[in-house]
Amino acid sequence: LQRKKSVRRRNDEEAARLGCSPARVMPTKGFLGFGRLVESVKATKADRGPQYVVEAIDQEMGKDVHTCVVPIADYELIVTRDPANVQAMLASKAPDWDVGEQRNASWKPLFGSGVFTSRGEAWKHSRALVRPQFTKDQINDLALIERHVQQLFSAIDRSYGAGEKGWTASFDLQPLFYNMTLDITTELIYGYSVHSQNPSERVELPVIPGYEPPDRENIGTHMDAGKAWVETRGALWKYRWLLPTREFNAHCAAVHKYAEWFVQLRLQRGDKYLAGIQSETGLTSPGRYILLDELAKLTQDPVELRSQTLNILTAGRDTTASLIGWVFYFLARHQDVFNKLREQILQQFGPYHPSQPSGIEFKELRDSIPYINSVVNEALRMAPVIPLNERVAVRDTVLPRGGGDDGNDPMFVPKGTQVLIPTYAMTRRDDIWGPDVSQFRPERWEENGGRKFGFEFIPFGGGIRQCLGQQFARTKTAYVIVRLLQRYDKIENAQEPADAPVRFHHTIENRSGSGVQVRLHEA
Ligand code: HEM
Repeated sequence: LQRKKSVRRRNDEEAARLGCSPARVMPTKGFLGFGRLVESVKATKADRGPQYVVEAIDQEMGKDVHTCVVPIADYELIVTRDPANVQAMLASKAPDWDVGEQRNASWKPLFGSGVFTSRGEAWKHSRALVRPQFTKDQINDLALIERHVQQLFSAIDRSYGAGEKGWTASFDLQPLFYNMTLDITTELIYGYSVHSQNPSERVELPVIPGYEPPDRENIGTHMDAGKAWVETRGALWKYRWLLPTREFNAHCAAVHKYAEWFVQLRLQRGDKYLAGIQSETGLTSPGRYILLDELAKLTQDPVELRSQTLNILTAGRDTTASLIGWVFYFLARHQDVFNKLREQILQQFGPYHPSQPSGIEFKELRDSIPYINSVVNEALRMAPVIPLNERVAVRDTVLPRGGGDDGNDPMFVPKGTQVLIPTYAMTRRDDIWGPDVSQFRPERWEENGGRKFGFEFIPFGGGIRQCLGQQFARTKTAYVIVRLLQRYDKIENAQEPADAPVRFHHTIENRSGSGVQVRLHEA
């Protein structure tokens, strides 16, 4: 108690010296102050974690409060939905901040130490290693994406077929998108797709003495289950030791073994890795890009190669599948947007021909139909794939706003304080987005000469740790939209009841908790 008092006194003095005013504090709740933690874990389990944050601030503090201190048991968090504070943490005062130790501690057992899960100098090293990979044009390999979109079409035809009058049966598109992005990302990273959409496409793999072949059948399941544990471990933060670890450890081991096998193959084959893949898969496109192969030109450390590729695998697969899922979730509920988008797509790229190559070029895809971007941005605004981010102060620092009775003064943040950045809550502020904030309306992105992104809209993060895969994710998403809308001319929301509230199922990324239930009509 004595120590706590003297720390508080010292912080108050420092705050006054720096011209800061005290921030508003959310009342404590529940037994020993654990109430908020329990409520937030419960809300996450009920698929309403992002909404809970908005409700807690609005109800406990008021709609005009955008930054406050939240006491939980024996520690305090700051929550801020103020873009000025977010800009300071991610960009202008970024050296004062880092990702929290709990992100590392919760995620590392599954993915290892990589660009996502490291801090300080280790992060700088990782970022310098992987960043150049994302500036290469080959990463936007549309031929690779097209092959897997064709597998998606086959999977839809096989299971839900074109039935009466060209309509498919009702089905959930979301798991099919997760399979598709798993197939695309494993091929892009390791050279061999797991072909979860069509296991008969799997090629026989070479034998590596001492290594079991990778479990292509179950890698997606291990990743999903491991991530659910990571999420709970993160939410419990320093109380995560309360959780049992056996099951989590088994998923981690399976995920590591999967990646290790490819790393071994690359290390043994050296610069003949690509040629080996080409002869085994029969895919011989010139200048083919495989992330593991490129990284292995820079480091031969097997643990580093395993961890960096797993970091990108998780970043690349699930986030993009979630985004594509949300786009179709909203299109199924907004036929007018679907029709407008489809008309522009047909004008630019023509109708779908199953026997002809798509003929779509990367630059044309990126630039020719701004409305695709508006639809994607609006889906990201309504349902941010990463609805909650965080940072920790690595030294005493100041946030520009949040102090004083009106929250307009600077506020002092002592070293070690964790700050939650609820990106969903920022895209729910009607003072920023207008009274129609809760409506899906892509046109808002085109009004007044086009809306510019600020720190109130950071679906891909911002500042020094901004997402490296943004362009790739947007390309993949746009491509899938174009191909599906070329092939299908109508979409119907098949969820029952049709107006059920949106559910945010949060396992690091945030997917629809009720899936994307649709019927599609073939053009
Ligand atoms: C819709 C898709 C995606 C979304 C919404 C998304 C979102 C994000 C966000 C919010 C961050 C910042 C995390 C932070 O501030 O701590 C981030 C970082 C990152 N993303 Fe993405 N991402 C997506 C797709 C991808 C893809 C496809 C890849 C790679 C293939 C990728 C690779 C990365 C990497 C490597 C980082 C770490 C950057 C760093 O810490 O230096 N992302 N992403």
